[in-house]
Amino acid sequence: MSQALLSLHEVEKSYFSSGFGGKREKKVLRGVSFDVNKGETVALVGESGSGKSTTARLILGLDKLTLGEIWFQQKQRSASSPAEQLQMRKQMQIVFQDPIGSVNPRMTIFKIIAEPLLTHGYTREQAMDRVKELLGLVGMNEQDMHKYPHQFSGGQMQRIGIARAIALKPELLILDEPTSALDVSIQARVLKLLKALQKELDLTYLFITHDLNVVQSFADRVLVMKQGEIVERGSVQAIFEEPQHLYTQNLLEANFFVK
Ligand SMILES: Nc1ncnc2c1ncn2[C@@H]1O[C@H](COP(=O)(O)OP(=O)(O)OP(=O)(O)O)[C@@H](O)[C@H]1O
Repeated sequence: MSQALLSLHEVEKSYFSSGFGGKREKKVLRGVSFDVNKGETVALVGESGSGKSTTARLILGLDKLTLGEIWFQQKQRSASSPAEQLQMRKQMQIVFQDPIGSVNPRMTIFKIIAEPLLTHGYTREQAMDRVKELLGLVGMNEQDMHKYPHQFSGGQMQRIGIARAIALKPELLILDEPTSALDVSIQARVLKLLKALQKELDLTYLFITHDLNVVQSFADRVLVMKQGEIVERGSVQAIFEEPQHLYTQNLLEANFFVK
């Protein structure tokens, strides 16, 4: 058994739809295996539709895998008891791409950040103290907790999304395109905050993106996904200096021209 924080072994995912010819299978992930060690930042890179978000959903337990195994903190996801599943869910959180669209606009910032705390047994007073602390950690003001999402910019809302994601002191954060909806100058500030938090809170990141430029300064290792398979993997340096797979070379070129 691997000692990694997160381990995927030969993970397969199919979706089934019924049509005239009977049940049709769409294989979305095939033979996906990788480890993420504690404290690392691993980037999962690939074009739209390559299977990155599906991988994230399986890791979080939001969807069931078809074949294979997912291990987290040396426990197999599917074999865990409900109590262990709840504990796992506490230990792994996600930051979404669209910080405004992913929250209820009628909730105050306090409610948005405190929701996971209240679900996991914090009293309102304890949650209030923790929310103040979290707002400080992400560079926001305590008083912001009384405001509503529309009063903040995309970058500020992403800070709030990060505060919510780290509220329960998780081990692993899945960052699903956390900066793609933001202006380039704001992107850099959010990434800097994520780096600082990683150090301060000893976090492990699985960073999902199609943007290789972001990966270069942010990740330690890269997994390149194409049509549901990992086609290349390596250190950031290896992937950028000597990409082996044509798909990776094309991704690098596409990013170069976008730049
Ligand atoms: N519930 C579903 N039913 C059927 N097919 C699905 C379902 N969810 C995802 N897919 C398909 O799985 C494939 C992978 O999708 P996924 O969202 O994981 O890719 P992605 O790499 O995250 O793309 P993006 O960057 O656009 O989010 C796509 O072909 C998608 O259409």
